[in-house]
Amino acid sequence: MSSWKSSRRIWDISQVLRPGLPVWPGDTEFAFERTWRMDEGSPVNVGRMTMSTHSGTHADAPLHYAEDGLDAAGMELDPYIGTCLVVDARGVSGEVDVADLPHIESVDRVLFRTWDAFPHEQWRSDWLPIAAETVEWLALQGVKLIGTDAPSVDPQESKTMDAHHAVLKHDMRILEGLVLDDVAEGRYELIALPLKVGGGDAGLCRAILRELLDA
Ligand SMILES: N[C@@H](CC(=O)c1ccccc1NC=O)C(=O)O
Ligand SMILES: [Zn+2]
Ligand SMILES: [Zn+2]
Repeated sequence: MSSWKSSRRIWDISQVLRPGLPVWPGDTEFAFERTWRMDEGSPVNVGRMTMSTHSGTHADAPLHYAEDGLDAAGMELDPYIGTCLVVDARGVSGEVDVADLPHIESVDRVLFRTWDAFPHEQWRSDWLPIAAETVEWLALQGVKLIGTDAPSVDPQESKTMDAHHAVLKHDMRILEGLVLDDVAEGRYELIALPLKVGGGDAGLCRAILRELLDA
């Protein structure tokens, strides 16, 4: 007997893309509309979406922060699949510093939970950024992907994008806008494949965590 229910628990850590989705101030609003409708005699329903490349849960491509960086279609997928450590950074103030990190060993990917409750309904500018030194330190430990439930690893008002540039220096990858409300600190399998957008500076993701058998 086959069943769609996996024996390992899955956490869907993606935002729902829908009209009204909070977006970076000034960026393109998410819009969805039906272009063909069954209730108007079409044999099928078909929709159209307009959105920023940084809508909801997404992976930044290096092209976002480097003029000659890889685009979303050119990125290798390895960083986006594999074991990760979810770090509960609630209670940290200012920015996530090295001193705020738990023991990191044999970890390829680190995801930071910073919100008590993810702000699904409004844009909040007061997120907890990741210090560039923390990115550097994680890179030296072998970490190749950093994720956050915030809209950016840098502060909203940053013009220097220090954390993004530390990521660039070490050829790491970034996930942003994860929803980690229901996820306890610990190790999981991450699967978050960015859409293959040619020339894209980011790729929208359906991101999930899966229970590890040996967690
Ligand atoms: N830093 C954000 C995105 C970002 O910077 C941004 C996204 C949309 C519109 C404008 C942005 N930055 C503008 O100054 C990110 O890391 O993806
Ligand atoms: Zn982004
Ligand atoms: Zn970013």
